Amino acid sequence: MRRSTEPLTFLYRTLTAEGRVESRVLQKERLLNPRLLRSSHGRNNMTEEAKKLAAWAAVNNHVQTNHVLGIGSGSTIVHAVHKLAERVKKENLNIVCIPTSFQARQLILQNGLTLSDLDRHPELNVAIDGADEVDSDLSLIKGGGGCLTQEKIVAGCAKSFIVIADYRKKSKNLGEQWKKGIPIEVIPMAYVPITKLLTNKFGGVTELRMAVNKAGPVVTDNGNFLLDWKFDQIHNWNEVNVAIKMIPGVVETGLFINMAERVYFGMEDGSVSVHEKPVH
Ligand SMILES: O=C(CO)[C@H](O)[C@H](O)COP(=O)(O)O
Repeated sequence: MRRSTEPLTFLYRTLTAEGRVESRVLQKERLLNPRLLRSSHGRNNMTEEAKKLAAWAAVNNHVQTNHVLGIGSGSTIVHAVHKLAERVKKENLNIVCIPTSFQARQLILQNGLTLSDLDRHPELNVAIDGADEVDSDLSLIKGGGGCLTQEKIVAGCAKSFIVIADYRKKSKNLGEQWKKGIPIEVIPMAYVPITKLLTNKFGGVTELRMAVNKAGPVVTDNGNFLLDWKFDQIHNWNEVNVAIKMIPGVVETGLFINMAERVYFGMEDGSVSVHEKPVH
């Protein structure tokens, strides 16, 4: 009997209505037993399982020995780090990890992986990270966890930026799924003028992100504030991203445009849907 916790997988490709090649990885167990598709453990477990499937597929497909690897932030990346630690141990891989946040740094250390930084390793082979929403162009909203600035820096230093997400993050247009707005990291003294400018120029509503178990605003790993811009219409995200970045006091936006090379979505039916950037 097979004891490994890793499912047997099959990969096949289909052509979508828009002419994109879409790959799917199916677990053998789930193909053979459709009852497993409807887990009795409820939706949370299904979402967690979907995150795990996406994370494992990305680590299995993109990580090799001697890689310098960017480690993203959030809950999905936890599964990737666990798989990475397992592979490093089993296959004796030589991997160096660059964190994108305090959380990522802790994850790397707690899992016995080798921690480094951009001073020593300014060029990465691959960065793996989660996302709050991914549209059909592979434009992303990131920063739900407030780590967008370091995440964008690390992703920008990587030859490949690979995104892992569960089925809830997949959309045609940004804003369909993620309703909390586009996170924008700002210098604290500038948050009021930036808030006004954003709303006057682009519409919608902009809110200062408040902490939950502390009075006052969320303070990022870089000592800044976060604004969440709830836009009220679809924009040209590339143009808007550049325009927001030009506002004095804006440190970074959670719009990741033309950065993701491939996205792995863990799906509700136990498959992994793989999307690559469409060629226009
Ligand atoms: O951008 C991020 C943090 O700044 C995360 O990658 C994003 O919020 C996704 O998190 P999760 O994997 O928990 O859904």
